[in-house]
Amino acid sequence: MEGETMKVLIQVQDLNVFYGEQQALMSVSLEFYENQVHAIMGPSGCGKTTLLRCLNRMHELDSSVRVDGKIFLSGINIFSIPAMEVRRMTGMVFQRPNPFPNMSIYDNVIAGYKLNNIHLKKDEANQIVEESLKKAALWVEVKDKLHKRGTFLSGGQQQRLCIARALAMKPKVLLLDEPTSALDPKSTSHIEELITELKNTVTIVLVTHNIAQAGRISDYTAFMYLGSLVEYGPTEKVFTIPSDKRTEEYLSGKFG
Ligand SMILES: Nc1ncnc2c1ncn2[C@@H]1O[C@H](COP(=O)(O)OP(=O)(O)OP(=O)(O)O)[C@@H](O)[C@H]1O
Repeated sequence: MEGETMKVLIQVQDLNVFYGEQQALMSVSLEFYENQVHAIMGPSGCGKTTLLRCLNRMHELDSSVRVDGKIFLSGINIFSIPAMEVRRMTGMVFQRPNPFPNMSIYDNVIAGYKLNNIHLKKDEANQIVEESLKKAALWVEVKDKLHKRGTFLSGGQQQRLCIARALAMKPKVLLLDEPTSALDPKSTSHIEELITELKNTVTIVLVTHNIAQAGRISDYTAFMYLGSLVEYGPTEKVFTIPSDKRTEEYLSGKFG
Protein backbone atom coordinates (compact mmCIF):
# COMPACT_ATOMS: atom_id res chain seq x y z
CA MET A 1 0.00 0.00 0.00
CA GLU A 2 2.83 2.36 0.85
CA GLY A 3 3.85 4.58 -2.02
CA GLU A 4 0.67 3.82 -3.98
CA THR A 5 -1.67 6.65 -4.78
CA MET A 6 -5.07 5.82 -3.38
CA LYS A 7 -8.01 6.51 -5.66
CA VAL A 8 -10.78 8.43 -3.92
CA LEU A 9 -14.18 6.75 -4.26
CA ILE A 10 -16.24 8.76 -1.79
CA GLN A 11 -15.76 12.35 -0.69
CA VAL A 12 -17.70 13.58 2.32
CA GLN A 13 -17.69 17.37 2.64
CA ASP A 14 -18.82 19.37 5.63
CA LEU A 15 -21.52 16.92 6.72
CA ASN A 16 -23.89 17.97 9.50
CA VAL A 17 -26.76 15.80 10.72
CA PHE A 18 -29.59 16.80 13.05
CA TYR A 19 -32.11 14.59 14.81
CA GLY A 20 -34.74 17.24 15.50
CA GLU A 21 -32.87 19.84 17.56
CA GLN A 22 -29.94 17.56 18.42
CA GLN A 23 -26.87 17.77 16.21
CA ALA A 24 -25.31 14.33 15.82
CA LEU A 25 -22.60 15.09 13.22
CA MET A 26 -20.55 18.28 13.23
CA SER A 27 -18.95 19.34 9.98
CA VAL A 28 -17.48 15.95 9.11
CA SER A 29 -15.23 15.79 6.04
CA LEU A 30 -13.25 12.75 4.88
CA GLU A 31 -12.52 10.56 1.90
CA PHE A 32 -12.85 6.82 1.37
CA TYR A 33 -10.51 5.10 -1.04
CA GLU A 34 -11.19 2.44 -3.66
CA ASN A 35 -10.60 -1.16 -2.57
CA GLN A 36 -9.64 -0.25 0.96
CA VAL A 37 -11.20 -1.15 4.30
CA HIS A 38 -12.10 1.92 6.39
CA ALA A 39 -12.98 1.53 10.05
CA ILE A 40 -15.07 4.13 11.86
CA MET A 41 -14.54 3.78 15.59
CA GLY A 42 -15.39 5.73 18.68
CA PRO A 43 -17.42 5.50 21.88
CA SER A 44 -21.14 4.80 21.91
CA GLY A 45 -23.23 7.68 20.59
CA CYS A 46 -20.34 9.48 18.82
CA GLY A 47 -22.10 9.35 15.44
CA LYS A 48 -20.61 6.31 13.68
CA THR A 49 -23.91 4.86 12.49
CA THR A 50 -25.21 8.33 11.67
CA LEU A 51 -22.27 8.86 9.31
CA LEU A 52 -22.70 5.42 7.71
CA ARG A 53 -26.40 6.04 7.09
CA CYS A 54 -25.60 9.26 5.22
CA LEU A 55 -23.59 7.30 2.67
CA ASN A 56 -26.66 5.47 1.35
CA ARG A 57 -29.19 8.21 2.11
CA MET A 58 -30.95 6.03 4.66
CA HIS A 59 -31.82 9.04 6.84
CA GLU A 60 -34.32 10.16 4.23
CA LEU A 61 -36.60 7.37 5.40
CA ASP A 62 -37.09 9.39 8.63
CA SER A 63 -38.56 12.88 8.15
CA SER A 64 -37.25 14.14 11.51
CA VAL A 65 -33.63 13.83 10.37
CA ARG A 66 -31.87 16.67 8.52
CA VAL A 67 -28.67 16.10 6.57
CA ASP A 68 -26.58 19.05 5.32
CA GLY A 69 -23.39 18.79 3.32
CA LYS A 70 -22.09 17.08 0.24
CA ILE A 71 -21.18 13.48 -0.57
CA PHE A 72 -19.66 12.48 -3.89
CA LEU A 73 -19.50 8.86 -5.03
CA SER A 74 -17.25 8.37 -8.07
CA GLY A 75 -17.49 12.14 -8.49
CA ILE A 76 -21.33 12.16 -8.56
CA ASN A 77 -23.22 14.12 -5.92
CA ILE A 78 -25.34 11.39 -4.31
CA PHE A 79 -28.08 13.89 -3.50
CA SER A 80 -28.53 14.70 -7.21
CA ILE A 81 -29.53 11.18 -8.30
CA PRO A 82 -32.44 8.95 -7.22
CA ALA A 83 -31.96 7.52 -3.71
CA MET A 84 -32.64 3.99 -5.03
CA GLU A 85 -29.66 4.33 -7.36
CA VAL A 86 -27.44 5.39 -4.45
CA ARG A 87 -28.65 2.42 -2.39
CA ARG A 88 -27.97 0.02 -5.24
CA MET A 89 -24.35 1.24 -5.33
CA THR A 90 -23.95 1.01 -1.55
CA GLY A 91 -24.84 -2.37 -0.05
CA MET A 92 -25.53 -2.36 3.67
CA VAL A 93 -25.16 -5.05 6.32
CA PHE A 94 -26.42 -4.54 9.86
CA GLN A 95 -25.39 -5.60 13.33
CA ARG A 96 -27.92 -8.44 13.60
CA PRO A 97 -28.14 -10.82 10.66
CA ASN A 98 -31.49 -10.13 9.02
CA PRO A 99 -32.21 -12.57 6.18
CA PHE A 100 -35.82 -12.37 5.00
CA PRO A 101 -37.40 -15.04 7.22
CA ASN A 102 -39.88 -16.46 4.73
CA MET A 103 -37.44 -16.68 1.84
CA SER A 104 -35.11 -19.44 0.78
CA ILE A 105 -31.35 -18.91 0.76
CA TYR A 106 -31.56 -18.58 -3.04
CA ASP A 107 -34.32 -15.96 -2.95
CA ASN A 108 -32.58 -14.05 -0.17
CA VAL A 109 -29.49 -13.58 -2.34
CA ILE A 110 -31.46 -12.10 -5.23
CA ALA A 111 -34.00 -10.26 -3.08
CA GLY A 112 -32.59 -6.85 -4.09
CA TYR A 113 -33.47 -7.52 -7.72
CA LYS A 114 -37.03 -8.48 -6.82
CA LEU A 115 -37.46 -5.42 -4.59
CA ASN A 116 -36.25 -3.24 -7.44
CA ASN A 117 -38.52 -5.03 -9.94
CA ILE A 118 -35.54 -6.13 -11.98
CA HIS A 119 -36.38 -9.33 -13.82
CA LEU A 120 -33.58 -11.89 -14.05
CA LYS A 121 -33.55 -14.83 -16.44
CA LYS A 122 -33.16 -18.16 -14.67
CA ASP A 123 -29.56 -18.65 -15.85
CA GLU A 124 -28.64 -15.12 -14.85
CA ALA A 125 -30.20 -15.56 -11.40
CA ASN A 126 -28.40 -18.88 -10.89
CA GLN A 127 -25.10 -17.27 -11.80
CA ILE A 128 -25.60 -14.27 -9.50
CA VAL A 129 -26.59 -16.56 -6.59
CA GLU A 130 -23.54 -18.78 -7.03
CA GLU A 131 -21.12 -15.91 -7.57
CA SER A 132 -22.42 -13.91 -4.59
CA LEU A 133 -22.40 -16.89 -2.23
CA LYS A 134 -18.86 -17.73 -3.35
CA LYS A 135 -17.71 -14.15 -2.72
CA ALA A 136 -19.33 -14.31 0.73
CA ALA A 137 -17.52 -17.61 1.44
CA LEU A 138 -20.82 -19.44 1.98
CA TRP A 139 -21.30 -21.40 -1.24
CA VAL A 140 -19.69 -24.64 -0.13
CA GLU A 141 -21.82 -24.76 3.02
CA VAL A 142 -25.16 -24.07 1.33
CA LYS A 143 -24.95 -25.22 -2.26
CA ASP A 144 -27.03 -28.32 -1.53
CA LYS A 145 -29.73 -26.49 0.39
CA LEU A 146 -30.32 -23.34 -1.60
CA HIS A 147 -34.09 -23.78 -1.37
CA LYS A 148 -34.17 -24.04 2.40
CA ARG A 149 -34.94 -20.96 4.44
CA GLY A 150 -32.03 -18.67 5.29
CA THR A 151 -33.11 -18.55 8.92
CA PHE A 152 -32.07 -22.21 9.36
CA LEU A 153 -28.44 -21.16 9.10
CA SER A 154 -26.18 -20.31 12.07
CA GLY A 155 -25.76 -16.63 13.05
CA GLY A 156 -22.40 -16.37 11.28
CA GLN A 157 -23.77 -18.06 8.15
CA GLN A 158 -26.80 -15.76 8.19
CA GLN A 159 -24.49 -12.76 8.33
CA ARG A 160 -22.55 -14.12 5.33
CA LEU A 161 -25.89 -14.60 3.57
CA CYS A 162 -26.66 -10.93 4.22
CA ILE A 163 -23.25 -10.02 2.79
CA ALA A 164 -24.03 -12.20 -0.28
CA ARG A 165 -27.39 -10.41 -0.64
CA ALA A 166 -25.62 -7.03 -0.60
CA LEU A 167 -22.91 -8.20 -3.03
CA ALA A 168 -25.51 -9.60 -5.47
CA MET A 169 -26.41 -6.04 -6.47
CA LYS A 170 -22.75 -5.46 -7.43
CA PRO A 171 -22.31 -2.40 -5.23
CA LYS A 172 -19.28 -0.11 -5.35
CA VAL A 173 -19.31 0.18 -1.57
CA LEU A 174 -20.18 -2.20 1.22
CA LEU A 175 -21.33 -0.50 4.43
CA LEU A 176 -20.98 -2.74 7.46
CA ASP A 177 -22.53 -1.58 10.74
CA GLU A 178 -20.89 -3.58 13.54
CA PRO A 179 -21.34 -6.76 11.48
CA THR A 180 -19.75 -9.07 14.04
CA SER A 181 -21.02 -7.70 17.34
CA ALA A 182 -23.77 -10.35 17.55
CA LEU A 183 -21.46 -13.22 16.57
CA ASP A 184 -19.24 -15.69 18.43
CA PRO A 185 -15.42 -15.40 18.10
CA LYS A 186 -15.15 -18.11 15.41
CA SER A 187 -17.83 -16.55 13.19
CA THR A 188 -16.26 -13.15 13.84
CA SER A 189 -12.86 -14.23 12.58
CA HIS A 190 -14.51 -15.83 9.55
CA ILE A 191 -16.22 -12.52 8.70
CA GLU A 192 -12.98 -10.59 9.30
CA GLU A 193 -11.14 -12.85 6.84
CA LEU A 194 -13.96 -12.36 4.39
CA ILE A 195 -13.79 -8.56 4.67
CA THR A 196 -10.07 -8.67 3.92
CA GLU A 197 -10.77 -10.72 0.77
CA LEU A 198 -13.73 -8.63 -0.33
CA LYS A 199 -11.74 -5.44 -0.54
CA ASN A 200 -10.32 -6.74 -3.82
CA THR A 201 -13.72 -6.20 -5.41
CA VAL A 202 -15.48 -3.61 -3.30
CA THR A 203 -14.70 -0.62 -1.06
CA ILE A 204 -15.58 -1.21 2.56
CA VAL A 205 -16.71 1.15 5.31
CA LEU A 206 -16.97 -0.63 8.64
CA VAL A 207 -18.43 0.76 11.84
CA THR A 208 -16.95 -1.01 14.81
CA HIS A 209 -16.81 -0.73 18.57
CA ASN A 210 -14.00 -3.19 18.56
CA ILE A 211 -10.63 -1.43 18.55
CA ALA A 212 -8.71 -4.66 17.96
CA GLN A 213 -10.88 -5.45 14.95
CA ALA A 214 -10.24 -2.01 13.44
CA GLY A 215 -6.50 -2.59 13.94
CA ARG A 216 -6.61 -6.07 12.39
CA ILE A 217 -8.56 -5.48 9.24
CA SER A 218 -8.73 -1.82 8.28
CA ASP A 219 -6.39 0.16 6.06
CA TYR A 220 -7.76 3.51 7.25
CA THR A 221 -9.24 4.40 10.60
CA ALA A 222 -11.48 7.29 11.59
CA PHE A 223 -11.89 8.14 15.25
CA MET A 224 -15.06 10.04 16.13
CA TYR A 225 -16.01 11.70 19.38
CA LEU A 226 -19.21 13.59 20.25
CA GLY A 227 -20.24 13.92 16.60
CA SER A 228 -16.88 15.21 15.35
CA LEU A 229 -14.20 13.48 13.36
CA VAL A 230 -11.21 13.75 15.68
CA GLU A 231 -8.64 11.88 13.63
CA TYR A 232 -8.46 10.02 10.33
CA GLY A 233 -5.61 8.36 8.51
CA PRO A 234 -3.82 5.11 7.72
CA THR A 235 -4.62 2.63 10.50
CA GLU A 236 -0.98 2.00 11.24
CA LYS A 237 -0.38 5.68 11.87
CA VAL A 238 -3.56 6.27 13.89
CA PHE A 239 -2.75 3.26 16.08
CA THR A 240 0.94 3.91 16.59
CA ILE A 241 1.33 7.69 16.54
CA PRO A 242 -2.11 9.24 16.96
CA SER A 243 -1.99 12.99 16.58
CA ASP A 244 -4.83 13.75 19.01
CA LYS A 245 -4.73 13.05 22.73
CA ARG A 246 -8.36 11.81 22.68
CA THR A 247 -7.49 9.16 20.10
CA GLU A 248 -4.58 8.01 22.23
CA GLU A 249 -6.80 7.84 25.30
CA TYR A 250 -9.52 5.91 23.47
CA LEU A 251 -7.00 3.42 22.07
CA SER A 252 -5.52 2.86 25.49
CA GLY A 253 -8.97 2.14 26.94
CA LYS A 254 -9.24 5.29 29.04
CA PHE A 255 -12.81 5.86 27.81
CA GLY A 256 -15.40 4.36 25.48
N1 LIG B 1 -33.22 8.24 15.29
C1 LIG B 1 -32.66 9.03 16.21
N2 LIG B 1 -33.35 10.00 16.84
C2 LIG B 1 -32.79 10.81 17.76
N3 LIG B 1 -31.49 10.74 18.11
C3 LIG B 1 -30.74 9.79 17.53
C4 LIG B 1 -31.27 8.88 16.55
N4 LIG B 1 -30.29 8.05 16.14
C5 LIG B 1 -29.18 8.43 16.84
N5 LIG B 1 -29.45 9.45 17.66
C6 LIG B 1 -28.49 10.16 18.55
O1 LIG B 1 -27.42 10.63 17.75
C7 LIG B 1 -26.16 10.42 18.38
C8 LIG B 1 -25.27 9.54 17.49
O2 LIG B 1 -25.86 8.26 17.38
P1 LIG B 1 -25.21 7.09 16.52
O3 LIG B 1 -26.16 5.95 16.55
O4 LIG B 1 -24.81 7.60 15.20
O5 LIG B 1 -23.91 6.77 17.38
P2 LIG B 1 -22.94 5.51 17.31
O6 LIG B 1 -21.57 6.06 17.45
O7 LIG B 1 -23.22 4.70 16.11
O8 LIG B 1 -23.36 4.75 18.65
P3 LIG B 1 -23.33 3.18 19.02
O9 LIG B 1 -21.88 2.78 19.00
O10 LIG B 1 -23.90 3.13 20.40
O11 LIG B 1 -24.16 2.46 17.99
C9 LIG B 1 -26.48 9.80 19.73
O12 LIG B 1 -26.53 10.81 20.68
C10 LIG B 1 -27.85 9.17 19.53
O13 LIG B 1 -28.57 9.14 20.75
